[in-house]
Amino acid sequence: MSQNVPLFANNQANLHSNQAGQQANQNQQNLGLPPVQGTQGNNSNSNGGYNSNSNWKHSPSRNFAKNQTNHQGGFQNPQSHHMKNAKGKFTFRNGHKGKGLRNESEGKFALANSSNQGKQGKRSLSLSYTEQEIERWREERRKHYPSKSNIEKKISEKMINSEVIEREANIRRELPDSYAWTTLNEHPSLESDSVPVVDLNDPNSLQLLGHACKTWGVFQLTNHGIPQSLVHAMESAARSLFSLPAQQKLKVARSPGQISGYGFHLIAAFWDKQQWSECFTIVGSPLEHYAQLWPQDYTKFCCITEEFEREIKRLASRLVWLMLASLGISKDDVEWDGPKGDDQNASAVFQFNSYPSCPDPDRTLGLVPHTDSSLVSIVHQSNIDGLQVFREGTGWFTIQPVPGALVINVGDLMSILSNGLYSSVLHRVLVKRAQHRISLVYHYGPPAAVKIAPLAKLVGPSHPPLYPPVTNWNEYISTKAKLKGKALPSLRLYDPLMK
Ligand SMILES: O=C(O)CCC(=O)C(=O)O
Ligand SMILES: [Fe+2]
Repeated sequence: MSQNVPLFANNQANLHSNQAGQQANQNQQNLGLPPVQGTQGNNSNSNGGYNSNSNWKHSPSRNFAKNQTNHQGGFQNPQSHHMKNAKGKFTFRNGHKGKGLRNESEGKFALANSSNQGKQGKRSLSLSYTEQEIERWREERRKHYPSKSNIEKKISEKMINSEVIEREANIRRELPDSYAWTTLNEHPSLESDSVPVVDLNDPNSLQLLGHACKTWGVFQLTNHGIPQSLVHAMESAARSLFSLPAQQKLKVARSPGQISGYGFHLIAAFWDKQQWSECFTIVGSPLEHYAQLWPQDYTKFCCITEEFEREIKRLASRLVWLMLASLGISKDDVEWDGPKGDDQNASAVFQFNSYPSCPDPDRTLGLVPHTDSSLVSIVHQSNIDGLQVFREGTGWFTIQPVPGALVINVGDLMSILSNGLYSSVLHRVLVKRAQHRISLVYHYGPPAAVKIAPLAKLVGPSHPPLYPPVTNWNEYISTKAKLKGKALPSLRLYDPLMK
């Protein structure tokens, strides 16, 4: 299976079908599924104990339309019509099933009925429903009527489902060769607590943060201001997503050329070997995908995601400015800062990662070594370790989860902006035999159309530019894809060690 495709155009997604009709065809091929978790059913009711009295629980998703423009940046936004379409679709479907979306669907039908019935008692169908509604109802009935062809279709869908499930079960019993990485132990793994921890309430946080970025390119952040209940609710939503049956997840499989959706991690495209993970990516609004994943509960998950993204975006922006401030850079030195320094147009990619338990964790990787393409990436790694960072000359350091802390990675674009004073951190993820690890990763970048170059203040005769300008984030990502993930070192204009 070739994965030699640009980043964010993962061809794994080609092998994931959205339609039952295509599935029969796929069935002949290697389905290319990640080792998906959770054929045992939907636990979509879990909400991580998030407090039903908190404001954000009740905040309607009205901001999503606005958020879409905020988040989509230069990325294609496959969900620009979410609100409208999803409503239309589900209004109808739920109206007939009599569940979900009460206010929208039932409201509509109830209105027609109550006004007519109130005045005239029992009315014929044609008077209570519009022609269009009756036609739609007929259409639904035609689709579900147990005709010979419908029954055959259902049987073949069931067979496909059971093949997917069986394939999953096999993968879970024995690691297929396609997942075995021989490079896994090239460098030692070290158990250590030396990865810096920065407390944002510490009066010296700016210096500590700057030092951590210079020496490690990564740190754990405490007192970051994102409520723990919200983080847990978001983690719980991700867990719920990954524990949906495989066929349900495949309904939102990433389409060719798209970023959003379910599939392998976006970096999988760089390698021929598989990684022991599955991933769900959000750019813009997740509404349409959520509505397919959780037809009954999607508004709840939308609210959690919307609130979480709002908080984490604010934190990411703050971190970028703190990182730059610790190099003596102010907002006035950065051209792409918004008029109020509010980063309204910043781009972001939000990812849920899942690393299911693995029969042979010592021979495979959840994620291969990579640097993030962002300015800064924020990782919530729950309480299960697995994330490791690389130190030249030493080896792989495990980032031991600190309760309540978030992991902050310096990304490639920050390396460019800082003219190499900060280096993006090389990291990877190991998997567990008996634990299912989930992580939430927020990749934060500049507005989509913005050129990224070493900041003028950080360039001088003794510090010539280490990198050429990058036209924009998208272009950088394409370059990275072409160079199989090795973009940053190959962009260097000279070797900093030979300076
Ligand atoms: O799962 C993790 O801890 C890190 C994931 C990661 O590095 C990524 O998604 O880029
Ligand atoms: Fe990463």
